[in-house]
Amino acid sequence: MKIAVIGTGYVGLVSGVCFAELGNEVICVDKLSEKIAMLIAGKTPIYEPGLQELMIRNSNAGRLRFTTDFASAIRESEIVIIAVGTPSLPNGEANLEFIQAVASEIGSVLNGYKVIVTKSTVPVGTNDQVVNWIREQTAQPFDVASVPEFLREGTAVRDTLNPDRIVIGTSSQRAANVLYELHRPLTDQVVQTDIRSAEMIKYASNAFLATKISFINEIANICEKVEANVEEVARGMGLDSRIGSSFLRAGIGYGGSCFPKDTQALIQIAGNLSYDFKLLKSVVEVNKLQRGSVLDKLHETLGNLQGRIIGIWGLAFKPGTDDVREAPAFDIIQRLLDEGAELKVYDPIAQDNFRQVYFSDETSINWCNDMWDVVDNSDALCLLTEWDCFVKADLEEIDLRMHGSILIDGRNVYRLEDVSKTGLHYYSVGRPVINGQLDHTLA
Ligand SMILES: NC(=O)C1=CN([C@@H]2O[C@H](COP(=O)(O)OP(=O)(O)OC[C@H]3O[C@@H](n4cnc5c(N)ncnc54)[C@H](O)[C@@H]3O)[C@@H](O)[C@H]2O)C=CC1
Ligand SMILES: O=C(O)[C@H]1O[C@H](OP(=O)(O)OP(=O)(O)OC[C@H]2O[C@@H](n3ccc(=O)[nH]c3=O)[C@H](O)[C@@H]2O)[C@H](O)[C@@H](O)[C@@H]1O
Repeated sequence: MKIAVIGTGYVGLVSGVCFAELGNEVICVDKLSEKIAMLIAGKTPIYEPGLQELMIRNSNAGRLRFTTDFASAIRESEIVIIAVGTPSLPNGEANLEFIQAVASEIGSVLNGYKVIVTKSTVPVGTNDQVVNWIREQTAQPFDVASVPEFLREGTAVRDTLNPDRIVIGTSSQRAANVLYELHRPLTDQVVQTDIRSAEMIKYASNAFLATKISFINEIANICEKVEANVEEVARGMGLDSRIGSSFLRAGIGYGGSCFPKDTQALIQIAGNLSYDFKLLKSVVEVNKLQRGSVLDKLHETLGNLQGRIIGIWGLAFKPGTDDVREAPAFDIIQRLLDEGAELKVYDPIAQDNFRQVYFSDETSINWCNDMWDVVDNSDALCLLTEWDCFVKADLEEIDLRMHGSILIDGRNVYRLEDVSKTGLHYYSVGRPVINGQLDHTLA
């Protein structure tokens, strides 16, 4: 099949590459000429494991091309996939300006029947508007379908090639048939439904996953007070097939380009219809507070943080990505700076992005070139992203090289029995403290 993908971000580029891998003829379009130049040169603008190799293989096979020439790409394709961003507006609603611009542009160049697929995450009812925005520009025939994307950054290629399900929302059986055909090699698990339900499935899925995370984080906070171990609790809960074991990892809260944005958007969608989504509001609130748990532990152990040297391992919102959108590390670092702490930080992949996006003018952060430079002479070390290099770090070496002995593990990566063999004072999330104690009377 001939496919045009509009937008070469985390979703568009991965989808384009994977559809080419399945044997389709794919042309990826972006309005940023530097991005397209880079892609033509065989370099991915984002870090995503396995993507670059797959991209080069399919480009060399002639199945994958990149262009800024929107009109030609649309005209030569049977399927057009919209994968541009839908970031939050200041009030939390999704900003649809990029979707609208693309829809109008598609309308202005349409040259015969095509299936227009919205993969971007959009509020319920948006695809009806997409139809209108296209229709305003053309009398050519077309159908619109909502096919939301469920990939995770860091495992995007694997998720795209092995999806749990594909959701096809459309009122046109002709479009549905084309899209069944396109996704047939990926899975038999296809949910065909109306457009609005498809749009809602995406928000409901992200909101539910975010709810699981905030739920287990609150359980973890209670575990700390009653001296239970949240990992044991999650293991015991997860074996119940009605609950499931995934997304029950306690930590410093969720970040990234989607859960924070999509939970806010769903609260807003409901609010616009006079529905107060109380549960989801609490999920968001709990997530915000959870980022403070690292600071609470630093205060309890070190007191005033003025002049203290705090080491930070990990800046990305999760391992396996260079994406720093809504990374918990930002809030934590900002608060540490406000309190006068001296910071040494390191991330194996996301450091340049993080620095550029959040702290390009900040002179008081020591951006280390090596994870062990962070440890040397620190009063406390905080692990914020569970990159493999940190997970595999030698605990004895941490203990030896630090000035202090406080290790705050925001992702519960170290085994308690391993830590207890060292002199480290170890604080994780919802698990027993090793060689120290927390004062639970403190707020
Ligand atoms: N990042 C993720 O893991 C996932 C994202 N989504 C959703 O997919 C959508 C895209 O997300 P990302 O890929 O992260 O966004 P992104 O911001 O990484 O990429 C969007 C791309 O679209 C391009 N673009 C914008 N307007 C354009 C136009 N008129 N013509 C051509 N290109 C244009 C931008 O230059 C950019 O390269 C969002 O709605 C997001 O919520 C859904 C599932 C997963
Ligand atoms: O709509 C989207 O963009 C995507 O959002 C998430 O994917 P992503 O944000 O890439 O990564 P996740 O693995 O879901 O992690 C999100 C955040 O939750 C945190 N998390 C995840 C799982 C967990 O058990 N605990 C936890 O704190 C991670 O550290 C991370 O900060 C969803 O998992 C995808 O299905 C969805 O397509």
